[in-house]
Amino acid sequence: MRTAYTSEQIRTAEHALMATVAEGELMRRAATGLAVVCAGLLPGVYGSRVALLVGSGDNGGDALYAGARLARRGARVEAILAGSRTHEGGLAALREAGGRTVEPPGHEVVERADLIVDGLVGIGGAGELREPYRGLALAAERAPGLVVAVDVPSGVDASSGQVAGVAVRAQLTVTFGACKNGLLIDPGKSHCGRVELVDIGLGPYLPDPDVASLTDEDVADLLPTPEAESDKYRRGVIGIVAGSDRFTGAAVLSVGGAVRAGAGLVRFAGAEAAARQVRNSWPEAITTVLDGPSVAEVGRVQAWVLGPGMGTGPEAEALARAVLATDVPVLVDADGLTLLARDRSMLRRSAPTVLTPHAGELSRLLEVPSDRIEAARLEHVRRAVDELGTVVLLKGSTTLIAEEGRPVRVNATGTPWLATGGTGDVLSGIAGTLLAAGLSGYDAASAAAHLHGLAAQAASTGKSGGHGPIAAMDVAQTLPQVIRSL
Ligand SMILES: NC(=O)C1=CN([C@@H]2O[C@H](COP(=O)(O)OP(=O)(O)OC[C@H]3O[C@@H](n4cnc5c(N)ncnc54)[C@H](O)[C@@H]3O)[C@@H](O)[C@H]2O)[C@@H](O)CC1
Ligand SMILES: Nc1ncnc2c1ncn2[C@@H]1O[C@H](COP(=O)(O)OP(=O)(O)O)[C@@H](O)[C@H]1O
Ligand SMILES: [K+]
Repeated sequence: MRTAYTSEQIRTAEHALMATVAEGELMRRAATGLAVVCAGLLPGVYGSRVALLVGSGDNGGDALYAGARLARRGARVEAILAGSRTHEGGLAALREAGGRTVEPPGHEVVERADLIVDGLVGIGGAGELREPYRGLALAAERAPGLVVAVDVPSGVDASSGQVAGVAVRAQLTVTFGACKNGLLIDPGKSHCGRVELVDIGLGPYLPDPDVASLTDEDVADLLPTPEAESDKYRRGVIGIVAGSDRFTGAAVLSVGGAVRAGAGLVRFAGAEAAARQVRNSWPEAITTVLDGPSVAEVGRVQAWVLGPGMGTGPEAEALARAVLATDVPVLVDADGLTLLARDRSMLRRSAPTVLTPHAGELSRLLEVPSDRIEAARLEHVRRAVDELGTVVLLKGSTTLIAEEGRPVRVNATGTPWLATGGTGDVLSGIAGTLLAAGLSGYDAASAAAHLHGLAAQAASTGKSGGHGPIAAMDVAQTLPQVIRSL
C-alpha cells in the first residue's frame, strides 16, 4: 500500500520528529537528498547552470542549501530571491559556496539554466501563486531547462491536488518524508512529473494516511483464487442489467468485463436486442429477455451491475427500482446514475451500494458543475460519500474510490488512452464480478480500477514499448493476461 498525507498531517509529524533531532537537521537531510537527485539529472555538475526559484519559506531554504552543494561542486548557481524575505541560513550557505543572488523577475536567469529548482512554496503554499512567483512559474514552463520541484510543485495544493491559477510544471518532484495527496491526484499530479521520495526519518511519526493507493501485490492479495472445491456458484454469480434496444454495446462490454475478470457465472438481463448481442459475443453468459420491471425470473445472483446503456425512460426506472430493492450488493453506473439523480431515495437499501460516476454523472447527483468536480476531485468524492451514503468510485484522469471512515484510494494504474467510449462499461463488469465474489464495495471498486488500468496499459503498449489507441473490448480481452501476471 502506498500512502499519502495532507500538509497538516505532515507538519504535525515533522514537529514530533523535530523535537528529537538537532535544529536544522531535517532541512539538512532534505537538501542533501535534493542535491543528490539534482546532480544525477545533470550530465556533469561542474560548469552547469542552475537557477533557484526561492520563496520566503523553508521550501526556499531547501532550494538554497541544495544549491550551495551544487555550487561547491562547480555548478554556476543563481538564486532568484522572489519572497519578501529569504531563509537566512540557506542564503549564507549559498553565498559562501560561490552562488549568486538575483532580484526578481530574473526571467533571463531561468531562460539560460540547464536546471531550474522550484523552491517557491511547498506545503505552506495557499491559494493562487502571487507575483512574482506566478511569472517565474510561467517562465520555467517556457524555458528549455529541466524543472525540479522541491517537495511539491509550487501552485499545487499539497493536501488536495487542486491548482488555483498557475502552477509549476516539473519533470521531477523531490518530496520529503512522505508523499502528499496532491502529488497523486489531478490536476496536481500532472504537474509533478516523476516523484522521488527523500527519507528524512518521518516514518514513525506519521498517522493513518488520508489517501492510499493499492499496489499489484495488494490487489493480488484481494483477488479470490478458485480452490479445488470451488464451483461456479461459490466463485460468484453476477447479474448484469444493461443495454436497451438502442444501446446494445454497453451490455456486451459490461458482460465482457465480468467474463474476463473471472466471474463464476454471468447472468445477463435486458432488452431483446441487447440479449441477442450478448449471446453472440459471450456464449458463456446466461441471458434473460426482460418484458417487465422485474428481475425475479433471472435467478439467484450475489451482486448486480445496473445501468450501462439501459436508458432513462419510465421502464428503465421501474427496472432500476426492482434491482435496488433486492438484498444483494448493487453497482450502479451510467444511465442507472442518471435515474438515481432524479430520485435519491432509491439508495435507501439494506445491502451495500457502489456508484461509479464520471464527473458528469457525479455533477447530476451532487448538483455541482462537472468542471468544479474535476478541479477538486478529493473534496467531491468525499462529499458524494457523505451525501449519498454509498461507496463512490469517481472516474477520470485520476480515479478515486471513497468509503466512509477509510482513506480515499487513488488508482495508480491506467493511461489516457483509456478515455474512449465503452471502457467504463468494462469497469462495471470487473467491479461487479469482485463484488459477487464477496469483496467489500470499497475493495471491489479499488481492485477493479487497478486491473482495468493495468489491462489498458498492457493493451496500449506495443512490443517496442510505444503506446497507441485501444478499444474498450481490448481492455476486457487483456484482463486474464494481467491477472495471471500479478
Ligand atoms: N518543517 C520541516 O521540518 C521541514 C520542512 N521542509 C520544507 O519546508 C517546506 C514548508 O515550509 P514553510 O512552512 O516555510 O512554507 P513554504 O515555504 O511552503 O511557504 C510559505 C511561504 O510562502 C508564502 N506563500 C504561501 N502561499 C503563497 C502564494 N500562493 N503565493 C506567494 N507566496 C505564498 C507564505 O507567505 C510563506 O512566506 C516544505 O514544503 C519543505 O520544502 C523540509 O526542509 C523538510 C523539513
Ligand atoms: N484522461 C484520462 N486518463 C486516464 N483514464 C481516463 C481518462 N479519462 C477517462 N479515463 C478512464 O476511462 C474510463 C471511461 O469511463 P466512462 O467515462 O464511464 O466512459 P464510457 O461511459 O464511454 O464507458 C474510466 O475508467 C476513466 O477513469
Ligand atoms: K516547490
